[in-house]
Amino acid sequence: MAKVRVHELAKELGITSKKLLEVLKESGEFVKSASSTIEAPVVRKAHEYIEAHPELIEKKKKSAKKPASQAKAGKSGERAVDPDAEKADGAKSQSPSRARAPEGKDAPGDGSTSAQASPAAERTAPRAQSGGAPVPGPKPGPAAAASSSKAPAEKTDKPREAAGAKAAKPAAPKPGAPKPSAPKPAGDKSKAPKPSNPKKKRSGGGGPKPQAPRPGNNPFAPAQGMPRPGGGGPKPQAPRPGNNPFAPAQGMPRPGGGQRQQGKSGGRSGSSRPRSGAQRPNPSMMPDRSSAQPAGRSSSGGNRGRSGGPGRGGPGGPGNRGGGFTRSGGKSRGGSTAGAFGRQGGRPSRGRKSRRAKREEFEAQSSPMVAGIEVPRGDGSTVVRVRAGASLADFAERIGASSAALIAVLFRMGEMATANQSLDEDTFTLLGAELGYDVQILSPEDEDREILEAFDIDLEAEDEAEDDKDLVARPPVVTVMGHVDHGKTKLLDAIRSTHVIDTEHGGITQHIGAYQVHLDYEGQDRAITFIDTPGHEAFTQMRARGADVTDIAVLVVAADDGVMPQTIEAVNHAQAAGVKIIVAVNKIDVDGANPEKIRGQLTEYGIVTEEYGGDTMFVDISAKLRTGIDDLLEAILYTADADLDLRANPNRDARGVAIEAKLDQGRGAVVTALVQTGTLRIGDSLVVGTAHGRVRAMFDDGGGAVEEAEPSRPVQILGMSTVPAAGDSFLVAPDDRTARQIADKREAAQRAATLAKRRKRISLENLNDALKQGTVQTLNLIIKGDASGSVEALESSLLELEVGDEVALQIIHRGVGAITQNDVNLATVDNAIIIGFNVRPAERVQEIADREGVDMKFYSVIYSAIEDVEAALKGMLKPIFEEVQLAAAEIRQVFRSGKFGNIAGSIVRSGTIRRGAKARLVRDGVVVAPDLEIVSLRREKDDVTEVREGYECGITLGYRDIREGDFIETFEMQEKPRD
Ligand SMILES: Nc1nc2c(ncn2[C@@H]2O[C@H](COP(=O)(O)OP(=O)(O)OP(=O)(O)O)[C@@H](O)[C@H]2O)c(=O)[nH]1
Repeated sequence: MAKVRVHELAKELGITSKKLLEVLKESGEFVKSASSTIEAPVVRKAHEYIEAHPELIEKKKKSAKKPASQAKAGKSGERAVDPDAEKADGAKSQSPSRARAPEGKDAPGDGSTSAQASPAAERTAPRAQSGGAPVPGPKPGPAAAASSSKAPAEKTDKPREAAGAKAAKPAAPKPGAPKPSAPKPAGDKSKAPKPSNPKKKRSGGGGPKPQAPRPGNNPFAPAQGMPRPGGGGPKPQAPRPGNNPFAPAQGMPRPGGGQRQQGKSGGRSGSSRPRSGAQRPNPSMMPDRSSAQPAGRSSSGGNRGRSGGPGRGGPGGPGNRGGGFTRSGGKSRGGSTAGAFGRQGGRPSRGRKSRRAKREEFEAQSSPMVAGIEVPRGDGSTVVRVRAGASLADFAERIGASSAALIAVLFRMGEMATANQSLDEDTFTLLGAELGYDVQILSPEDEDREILEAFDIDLEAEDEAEDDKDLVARPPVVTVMGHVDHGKTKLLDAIRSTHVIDTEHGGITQHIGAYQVHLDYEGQDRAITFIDTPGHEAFTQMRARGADVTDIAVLVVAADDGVMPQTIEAVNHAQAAGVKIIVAVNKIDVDGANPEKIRGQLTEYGIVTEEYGGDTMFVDISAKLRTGIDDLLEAILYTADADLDLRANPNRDARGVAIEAKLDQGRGAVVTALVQTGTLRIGDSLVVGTAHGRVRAMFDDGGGAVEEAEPSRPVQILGMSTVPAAGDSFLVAPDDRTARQIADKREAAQRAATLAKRRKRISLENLNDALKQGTVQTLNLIIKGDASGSVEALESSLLELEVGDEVALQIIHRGVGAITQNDVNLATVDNAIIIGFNVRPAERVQEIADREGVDMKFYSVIYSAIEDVEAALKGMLKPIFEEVQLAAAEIRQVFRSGKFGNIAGSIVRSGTIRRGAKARLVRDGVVVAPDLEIVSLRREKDDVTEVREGYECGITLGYRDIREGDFIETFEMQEKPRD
């Protein structure tokens, strides 16, 4: 309604469309054709122009009647207008629109068209009746537009009268927006009962009225557009000049559209125009649209719907208006303008808004609404990388969502999680799939890289930026591998004893995990670093931690034994790591040794000796007799020089790997570090895995103090805060604070990863939940017992359990003896529960199980074990009484006493032993007496009630078969609330 087509206005004015087009062009408006729409200000301008050119008025007068008479039903108002105009205007040829106003007053007498008589009624009526009046339907658009266009005309009329054409523009008084409009209608034509008209107009926009505080709320109200603009619009938007469509600069150019569009965004607006244009040519669409809009704001609504449609789809129908406008433009821009000024003002601004708004709305549309909160969605291939054990909050941060929204999404998916709870990979994957993200869990290396990047440390970039001329040769690092008993240890000893300068510091050689030997090679003093832990287990363990420290692998094969399984494993590991292999054919001193056979056998595995045309050096040695050792060392140096480029820059901060680490009483954490690049110095701020500190002192394997450690140099370091793990990499940080922060971050990451693992593990207590969730179909058990008979009995009893079809019970491993780390590893991999029958975990195994989240259950009665497993399977587990270990004491000596029986002279290793506590006797990891009691407890000669860790004491258990080395464990049963 805000817009009028040129030909319609022409009719209204009583001139030809062509003329009007010319007129418009003359006044600086670029209008394409007679069917183009023009905005209210332009209409107003046209009116003014025509008034200023009476010669046109004549024509108009003639034709004015026609249009009036031709006016269609919906325009009946116009018809009434014209006559009125004629009468009222008399000399002055008022535009029909203007005439209408008076008409309104006069018209009452019109009778038949009383409702239409007033312009307000004209606007309201068609709208209100839009449903009923068939014809008005299509017309309301133009008609209403015309009417609204008249509105400005009305205003301009007054200015016109007062000051001529230009006054119309000032009428827009941007600043006093509210006033300008008020005075005008009131002042100007107060003569006429216009006051009522405006009111009607407003009442026409009755809907919006309640929303008065927000003039921009009802962009569809045609009445709102013009009448309010003067009033409502400026109010809220006074500070924004762009809000005033009447401002000459904005008002005119905008409506013309062409100017702005052509100038600024011709392409865009051009494209938007055609769109609306495309609809316009199809009049049949107009009624539809209007009829679809009950409020009678059909046309504008229709337009809005068109342009705003996509964006509003999401929020939903009723929210359309509000959604469309409040969200995209409500606050800052066009939206409010559009609302305030209706179509005229709104149009162009809508065009402006649509760029951003459309995008926002589109994004909003693709956002699932969860619990009223939007969650940004990915396109299905958007990759989001999170670290292992990341929390929902971390993920939310990555995708720019709120944690609460993600909790809601997860909840809908049937998963409960808190914002800071670590989630496992599966949960992230599911959540990602739901939201359109490809969630990738960072590998530990990537994660560490990210942590370091946060401190501006990029190791790869540093290495790449290394200048060739800064690199100097470094000694090769060698690992000795081979089959059991083929002589690895013997060889390492032989090399060390023959080449380590152990007298240099007068110290005693000690095992620190690596050592360096020196030899004279081709006239030069050359060093070779040996990793002191033989076997490929250590090698692979280090590799698993990302520490590829080895340059050359010495493969020891006993000449009297030949290639064995672990020989092949070692070959595979070395080859997988891309490490150069040198074969040491050992034990050539033994009768029947056949070195040639080894050469032949190894060819099958791609290890071909140089003698056969291959590239692998074979050296025959006897570690026992220490023969061939020098040849082997020379072979190592030869290979290093010929095949490897072993260089590093010693003039930079040190980086390397922790080969070994331990806690030394008195010295604290002792770390054997192998420097890979740079030079490590005393006083350096160091971070090793999750440990940090300042290098307080350094020693070599001979016990001598070291001030500086260059590349390939293994040294023992003192000064770290905690004990890192073997294979952890180390680096020198710029300062202590950074070192500590890196260590803290790594620790947090590790903790989160551990928690995530735990969350995933199954325990008997949460088995039922897991079954319900379908995350487990098979209950995997590992049974360890004190005797094969009890293990078999328990296994067969458990397998006889009726568990129904929901779950299968599988004993994945059973064995006799203490629960070992291997058992825990297996349970970790296969998500199994460990059942210990009269056995306890070996040293540190409980700790590992806790860390890995592996559930271990201990029983001394087969029936209890069966009952628990059955109850778990049936989801009937009652609140559990969990056994909690209180203390452990090692029996150092057994005293025979006729009076007290056998007294265990013990030292308390952990906890506090209390008299009367329940106890069990453990021998070599096996419970030999499960149900005992601390009958008496003595310190020296005194009876005491408790003895703490580290103290010696005498314990009687009322059990005779106690031996040195046995452990007395005290425990109690504590009720554990069910999760
Ligand atoms: N005759 C002879 N015996 C050797 C030689 N090298 C090692 N042995 C013996 O072989 C046995 C095993 O030697 P180790 O050095 O312990 O072998 P290993 O490969 O380290 O063994 P694991 O540590 O069990 O893997 C010892 O009894 C050594 O004395 C050798 O060159 N000649």
